[in-house]
Amino acid sequence: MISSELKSSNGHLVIGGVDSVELAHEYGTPLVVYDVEQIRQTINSFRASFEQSGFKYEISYASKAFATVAMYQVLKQEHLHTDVVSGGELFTALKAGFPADKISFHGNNKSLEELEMAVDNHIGVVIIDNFYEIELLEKVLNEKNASINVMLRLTPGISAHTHKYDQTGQVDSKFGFDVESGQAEKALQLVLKNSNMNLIGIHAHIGSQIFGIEGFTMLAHKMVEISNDWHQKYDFTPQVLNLGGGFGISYTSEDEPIGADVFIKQITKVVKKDAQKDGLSLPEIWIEPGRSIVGPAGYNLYTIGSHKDIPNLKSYINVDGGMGDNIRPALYQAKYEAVVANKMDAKLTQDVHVSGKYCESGDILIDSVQLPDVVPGDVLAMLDTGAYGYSMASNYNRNPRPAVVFAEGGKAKLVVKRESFEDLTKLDLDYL
Ligand SMILES: Cc1ncc(COP(=O)(O)O)c(C=O)c1O
Ligand SMILES: N[C@@H](CCCC[NH3+])C(=O)O
Repeated sequence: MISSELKSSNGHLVIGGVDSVELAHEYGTPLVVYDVEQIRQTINSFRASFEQSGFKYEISYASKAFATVAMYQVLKQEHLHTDVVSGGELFTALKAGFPADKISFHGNNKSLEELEMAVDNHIGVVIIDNFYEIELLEKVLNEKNASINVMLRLTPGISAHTHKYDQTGQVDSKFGFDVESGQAEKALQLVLKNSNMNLIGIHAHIGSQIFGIEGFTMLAHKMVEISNDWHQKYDFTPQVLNLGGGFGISYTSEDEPIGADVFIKQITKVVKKDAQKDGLSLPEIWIEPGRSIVGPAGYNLYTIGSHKDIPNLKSYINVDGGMGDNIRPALYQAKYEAVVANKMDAKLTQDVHVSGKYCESGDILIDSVQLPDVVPGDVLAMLDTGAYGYSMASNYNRNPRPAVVFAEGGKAKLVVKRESFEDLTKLDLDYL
């Protein structure tokens, strides 16, 4: 969101103490830039909210939001936990030197090879999603004569108020064991019987980009209710309640997210009250924020090129990236705001559509944004693009994926190289 906190010097947007226009010129565009100090500050503010609660806690960054070697290294430095959802994310985390015992492995269809990789690398916890996975994991553990910590992912039957594609906790979700129909209890029985699986807790994630507090309140009540039920029936009390991620962020002035501190306060208040009422010892609380950690810290820089004015109808300003580096507007009708990074002090004179260079009419990055007069070569900065932008990037139209730069304390470092045309063909093989 455009806020007064955006820093500018000489009329240029400054990110992490570095002139973004110089970054665009040095590294080329499209370019993804992160303000690393902002990432650290967000992590620290989450931590501070938990510290006040008196709970043991773990902040497990959801790597799907943005997973690269450099990102895992920052997380390691900040002593965070992380969750991965694929062999690729796990490989990247391990390659970055991220401690295996601080990794949770998620996913609704983990392969045998992925589970083997998790066990071989002694990762912290496998978050089991379904019955087939219990069988597969059992097979892997038996073959390797190994054991591992597990949690059960539950579908609590809570519909979060967010885009349909971003809901994950409702009864008909593809993720997790359904609580209502008894699937979750059946899974519990199976796992408790298995001496190689050390069940440390239960997990639920109701969705992403959530603004309301109700869903999290219901979830906190539900998780303690389940804990109490299982305590009574099976003498099993989850040591960890993992309440997932989903804290919404502000992309435009229309968005009014509740601060993560409010979410954390509410979750801990409900869990404490309910656990005390039921005579349960206080569990550890884990959360899995992705978007709220990296979203506001990321910027996509583009060079403005051609434009098209349709008299009395609309004006398009075209940039040198688009749905290949940020699929969210096309996929979820996500809204963003933007500024012209080299004209921060210029008067806003026009309302335009920012369109990408991809061969799709739906490749519109921003449907309506106020900009100053622009010319080819100006640098457009799209704001709050740090989550699910680069991580969902593609090579559609055989466009190389952008480079990524980390900026902090006035210094910039290239942390992901721009793909080259040669990279694009490196997996292709001749047929004739
Ligand atoms: C299991 C799980 N945890 C955490 C997250 C992170 O969500 P967010 O980026 O909205 O915080 C997701 C994504 O929706 C998820 O599926
Ligand atoms: N990719 C989604 C959020 C993640 C959903 C994961 N369960 C988005 O960009 O909004």
